[in-house]
Amino acid sequence: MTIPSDRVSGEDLEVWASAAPDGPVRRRGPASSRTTPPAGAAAPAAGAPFPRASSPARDDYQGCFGCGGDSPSGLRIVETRVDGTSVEAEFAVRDVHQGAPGLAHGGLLATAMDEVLGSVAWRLGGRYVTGRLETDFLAPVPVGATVRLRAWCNGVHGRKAYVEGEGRIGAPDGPVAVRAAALFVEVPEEHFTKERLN
Ligand SMILES: CCCCCCCCCCCCCCCC(=O)SCCNC(=O)CCNC(=O)[C@H](O)C(C)(C)COP(=O)(O)OP(=O)(O)OC[C@H]1O[C@@H](n2cnc3c(N)ncnc32)[C@H](O)[C@@H]1OP(=O)(O)O
Repeated sequence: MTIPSDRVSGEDLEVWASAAPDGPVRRRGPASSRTTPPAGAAAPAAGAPFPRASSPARDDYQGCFGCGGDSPSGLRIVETRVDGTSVEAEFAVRDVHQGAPGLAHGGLLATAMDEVLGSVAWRLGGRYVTGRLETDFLAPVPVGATVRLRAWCNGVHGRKAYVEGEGRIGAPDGPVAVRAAALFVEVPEEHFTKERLN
């Protein structure tokens, strides 16, 4: 049987050069040009610390669905390690995060990736929002599992930051369940106030 050309087969997994702490990672299909740093983008210096040391999670603001404690169904992502150029974090998949019975909803896994990639963007020093988020779902994640997240920056070009990451099941070297690449765009402070309806 011939596999239709629009379907992704195992052979389509290809190594994609990136600044991942462990070197190039395998992605399903080519990275989108919109989340790949252009030629001339500033590459993060290996081993250099993030420009901003503080965490985006703030004691006086717990409303974030990803990392805050106020939302009963929030992901409550906790950062576990920041090594200067990458961020590691984790959260437990609970019943309220289900899509199919017993399995995490894919949209919430994408939210988790947005959060940890956003934390890397935050540490670059400016105020960044997600402009584009691409997600590959590679394995189902059962309720009760801990998802280990890791993210890093592949480059910065003007207002645009190119960030990538992955989520593994159970352990830092567990099976990869989700991968994401995103474009974050730097915005002025007014971005966070002008659109409020109340
Ligand atoms: C007071 C402070 C509190 C801070 C507290 C922070 C806490 C930190 C927590 C971190 C953890 C949470 C992480 C969650 C992070 C979110 O989830 S943020 C929420 C979701 N995102 C949004 O709401 C963004 C909504 N979109 C927008 O506001 C606007 O479309 C944008 C993205 C700011 C861009 O608009 P703009 O400023 O007018 O800029 P624009 O010229 O259109 O684009 C700039 C460049 O980006 C490119 N671009 C823009 N969008 C795209 C796209 N989708 N695809 C490709 N290229 C694009 C453009 O082509 C352009 O490229 P160049 O021409 O410069 O080469």
